[in-house]
Amino acid sequence: MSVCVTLVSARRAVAPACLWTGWSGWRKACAGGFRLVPSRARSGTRPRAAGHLPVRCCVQICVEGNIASGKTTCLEYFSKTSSIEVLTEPISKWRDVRGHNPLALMYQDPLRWGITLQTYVQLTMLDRHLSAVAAPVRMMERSIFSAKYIFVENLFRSGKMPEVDYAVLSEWFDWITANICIPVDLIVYLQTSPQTCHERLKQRCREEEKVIPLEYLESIHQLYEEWLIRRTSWPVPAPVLVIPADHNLQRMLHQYEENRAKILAASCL
Ligand SMILES: Nc1ncnc2c1ncn2[C@@H]1O[C@H](COP(=O)(O)OP(=O)(O)O)[C@@H](O)[C@H]1O
Ligand SMILES: Cc1cn([C@H]2C[C@H](O)[C@@H](COP(=O)(O)O)O2)c(=O)[nH]c1=O
Repeated sequence: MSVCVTLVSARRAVAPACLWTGWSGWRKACAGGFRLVPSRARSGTRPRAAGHLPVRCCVQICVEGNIASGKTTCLEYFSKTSSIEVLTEPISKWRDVRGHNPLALMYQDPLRWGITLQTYVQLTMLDRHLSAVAAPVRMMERSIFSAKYIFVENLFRSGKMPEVDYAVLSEWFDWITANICIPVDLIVYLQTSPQTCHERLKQRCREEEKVIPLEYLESIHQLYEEWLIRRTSWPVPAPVLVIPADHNLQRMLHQYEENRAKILAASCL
C-alpha cells in the first residue's frame, strides 16, 4: 500500500517533478529518474498525444471532496487560466459504458453492482492519471486513490460490498499502485459539511443520485476526514491544501483566487 507513496516521495527527493506523461502504451516507475516499461510490444519513436507535444515537468493536482462539494465548479474556475489544464471526472463513462449505466445500477443495488462500477471507475481514473498532458499544470477531479479509499471503502464498511469483491478490487489497486507511478503533487481538499453537499446535490438533481440520503454523504465525509485530515486510514500521496467550501459561490471564487499562488507552486512543496 505504501509503495506509491514511497515512489512519489523518492521522486521529490531526486528531481523536481520531472516526468513525461502521455506516452500511451508506456508506463513508468519514477524513483531516481524514470524507467519505461513497454506495456505493449512497441519499437521506434515514442508515441505522442494527438495534437500535442507531451509537456515535461507538469504539476499534477487532484481536487478532492464529497459529492456536490463544488469540485467541478472549482475546476471550471481554474480552467480559465492558460497554464492550467483541467480534467473532470469521467462520469459520462460511468453513466454509459456501451449502453449500460453502472452508476445507476450501483445506486439501485450496490451489493450486486458496486464491484462493476468500482472496477470501471478504477480503470477510467487510471486512464485519466496517465493521459497526455497539454499544459504545465494539470488539475484533475478526484483520483484513483479516493475512488478506492473513499468509495470502495464506504461500500465495504457499510456492508454493501461482499468481502470477495473488496478483496479483488484491493488486489487490483495494490498491483496498480505498486507497478505504475501515479504522480500527484498536491491535493486540494474542498472541505464541506455533509448538509451543504446534500443541499447542492438536490439543487443539481442528477437522476442517478436522487436516492442518496444525507447519511451516505456523512459516511463519505467521515472517510475523507480520516484520510486527509486525521490521517488515520490510508497513505496520503501528496501535501494537502484544505479549502473550507461551505461558503457561497462568490466567496468560494475569492478563496480560489487567494489560494492560486499556493496551488501553482505545488511543484515546490
Ligand atoms: N459555493 C457554492 N454555493 C452554492 N452552490 C454551489 C457552490 N458551488 C457549486 N454549487 C452548485 O452545487 C452543485 C454541485 O456543484 P459541483 O461543482 O457540480 O460539485 P461536485 O463537482 O463536487 O460534485 C452545482 O449545482 C453547483 O452549481
Ligand atoms: C469516484 C467515485 C464516484 N462515485 C459516484 C459518486 C457520485 O454519485 C458520482 C461522482 O459525482 P461528483 O459530483 O463528482 O462527486 O460518482 C462512486 O460511486 N464511486 C467512485 O469511486
